[in-house]
Amino acid sequence: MSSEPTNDESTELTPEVSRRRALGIAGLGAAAIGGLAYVGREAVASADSEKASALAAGGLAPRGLPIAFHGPHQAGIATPVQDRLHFTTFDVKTENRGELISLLQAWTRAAERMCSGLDAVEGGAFPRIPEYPPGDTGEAVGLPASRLTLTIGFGPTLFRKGGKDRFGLTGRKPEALEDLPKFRGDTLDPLRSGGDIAVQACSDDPQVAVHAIRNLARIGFGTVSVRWSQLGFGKTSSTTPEEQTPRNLFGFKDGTNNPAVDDTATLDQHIWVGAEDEPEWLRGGSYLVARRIRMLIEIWDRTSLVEQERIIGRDKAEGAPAGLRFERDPVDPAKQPPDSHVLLAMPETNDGATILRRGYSFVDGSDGLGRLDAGLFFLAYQRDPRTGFIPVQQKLARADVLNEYIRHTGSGVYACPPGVTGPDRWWGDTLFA
Ligand SMILES: C=CC1=C(C)c2cc3[nH]c(cc4nc(cc5[nH]c(cc1n2)c(C)c5CCC(=O)O)C(CCC(=O)O)=C4C)c(C)c3C=C
Ligand SMILES: [Fe+2]
Repeated sequence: MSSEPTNDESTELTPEVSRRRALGIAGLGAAAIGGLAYVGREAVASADSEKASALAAGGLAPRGLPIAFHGPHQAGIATPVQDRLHFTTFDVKTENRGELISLLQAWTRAAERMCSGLDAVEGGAFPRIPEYPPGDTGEAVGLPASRLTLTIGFGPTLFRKGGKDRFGLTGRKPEALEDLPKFRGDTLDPLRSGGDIAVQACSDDPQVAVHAIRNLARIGFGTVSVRWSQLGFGKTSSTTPEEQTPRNLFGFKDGTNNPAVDDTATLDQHIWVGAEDEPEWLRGGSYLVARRIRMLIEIWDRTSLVEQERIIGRDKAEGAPAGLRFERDPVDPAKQPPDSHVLLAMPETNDGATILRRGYSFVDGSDGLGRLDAGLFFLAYQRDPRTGFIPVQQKLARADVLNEYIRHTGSGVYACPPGVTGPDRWWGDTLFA
């Protein structure tokens, strides 16, 4: 294993840790130097560590600095939520298991590099032989790592598609990894659903997130093709309660009652696939549910403030639960309107079902009918979707008044393997072992 810190440590960001991490980056860069572009990105990353140290001293997760790629769990789940998202799913085009494995290995090496603020591959954007196409597309040259995380997940169709065992993986499919049931009111677009492999790229710089996905797609050319993709801005959930809670496009604070990165007891009980869970290859991993949810903001904007607050179950200014004063006051079910979103979704009314939300707002232009195609790209991690997202959404789909203002238009479920623990390991190696 490398001497880099793992992403398990990345939540405790002291100036000392920041310095250690900066040294780790410098070491990796020096070993990999083969083109000018490395020097450029590396230098920016190191300079940024100064700024990061100052921020860390103030107790905030440093921006610009890398979030460690290696660790027992993948980064991008229980790590601080960045500002921007580029989520993409891929369909695997090859039928050859060896080619799929080679791709996952190449992707892992590229992901390690990009999350450290380096180009995707050695040789980078400016290869020594200019007659060759560059190995990196170049748009992130000069940009710091910007807390880039890349998180991979495998969809049910990777294991079996059209009754066919494609890569000898059918017997390895987790029982919990089934297509989500159709929920009441679903208006899903098949072109925005499913996918054999999903990659969630999060970063504080949209260009860094887009660069990462683009370069993975480029490396995968001929082996995988992009199925669907979603850009997101403005995180709608936080995993760091010491930071200001972000607001969604309905104007409400979102993510108040989300598990925090340092709440290891909750994460172990509800988010990570546990040491006794099956299948063994997924232990330390998690399940991701993605839902593209259109928000009918024009209708919402004509709804009174009182009604908006009644629907959510929290007040809009402070974010306090109904009948209470402060955002962090524990929700009192007795004071909640009987059909409020919060009352219907909270663990206490769902047999303890707890999910880690990591969603983003989106505006994908307009719909041709004078309305913005805007919404919330809902991402939620959990130990098992059968006891996490599915029962909560079944209840919300039946009773949530919020349904008058939202439409679910895209969907996917993915098994996210454990983290890559060192430079000799790769994304999904436990699945193919
Ligand atoms: C099935 C899970 C959920 C979906 C889908 C969902 C969509 C959705 N939510 C909001 C806005 C808010 N949600 C809030 C809380 C909240 N939501 C869920 C689950 C889903 N939301 C949970 C588990 C919780 C936490 C409940 C609790 O424990 O108190 C809030 C309140 C602030 C907060 O705690 O995060 C808001 C606001 C929208 C707009 C939306 C679809 C577009
Ligand atoms: Fe919600």
